[in-house]
Amino acid sequence: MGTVNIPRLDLNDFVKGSDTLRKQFSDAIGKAFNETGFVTITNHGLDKNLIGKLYADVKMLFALPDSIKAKYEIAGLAGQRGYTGKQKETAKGFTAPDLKEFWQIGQTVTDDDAMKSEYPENIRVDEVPDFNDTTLKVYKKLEWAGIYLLRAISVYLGLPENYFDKQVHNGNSILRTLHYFPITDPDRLPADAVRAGAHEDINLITLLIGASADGLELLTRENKWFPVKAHGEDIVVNVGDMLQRLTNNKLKSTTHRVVNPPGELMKFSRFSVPFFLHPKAGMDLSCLPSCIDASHPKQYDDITAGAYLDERLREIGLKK
Ligand SMILES: O=C(O)CCC(=O)C(=O)O
Ligand SMILES: [Fe+2]
Repeated sequence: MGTVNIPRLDLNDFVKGSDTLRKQFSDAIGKAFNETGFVTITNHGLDKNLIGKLYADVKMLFALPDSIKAKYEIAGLAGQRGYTGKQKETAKGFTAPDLKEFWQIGQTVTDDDAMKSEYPENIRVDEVPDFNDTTLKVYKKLEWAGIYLLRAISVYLGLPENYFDKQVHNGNSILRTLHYFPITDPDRLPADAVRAGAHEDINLITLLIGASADGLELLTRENKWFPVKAHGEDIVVNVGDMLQRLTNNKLKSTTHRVVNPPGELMKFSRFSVPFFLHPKAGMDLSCLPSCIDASHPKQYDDITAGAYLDERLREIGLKK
């Protein structure tokens, strides 16, 4: 197993630290995103109680009978709001769908931004009323943390610190609550059926709550799988394909997966909550001129975030 250094960084260093601490934070996140695409973050703004409440509500939601959950799976939304049932998403290149079910929450525009009319309404769960409020709180906190992380990355890239702010404010981010359900007869699974097949995230960056549970692995440059572990309440942050594309591969969107636990452990659920930070659909993802030179020729065609998302949702079977 190759070893990988996933640095643990304190977001407070960047949010309220001295110039020296802020610079150290930017350098460290930039270096990690250039090398392995992953960091873990402490002091991210979500307290233990909120995370505890989130998991309690998420567990209640997925404990509902499939027949109730099915009424929240709404055609035409490509899984971007509400429920997506078991084995509906298939990682690119896999034949068996992932062993998971999930619920997605999108942007809530609270000012008079015209973006309001662009987004479908979130779907409210009647049976677990707290779920709606808890996930909105978590969404806003992770969006806040994400904006600071992107500011630190902007500094690393030599861009104005607020380069991403306007694109992320009222952007198309998604909070996904995930349940990897128990499998009672693991021997009968199709050979390539896993909790989450090897993939790269589509968005700018992902902030993941719950990576303290075993299973998440990243693919090293030596093509070896390496387990990602986070301390207690820390969140894991990784680069997605949109940021990789914008930076012409300077920042790496690292392949990752969630493996099945051995034998009997497959009978237990696993829960996790990634927040996929997306910009507004109109954001130009053309490679930054500062990331192109003779030894780094331009790798990607120009595209907007919206067009790119559409292409990727079709690939994974969520959009028809
Ligand atoms: O469940 C996890 O730990 C990771 C999930 C993930 O990679 C994803 O949903 O994109
Ligand atoms: Fe992922």
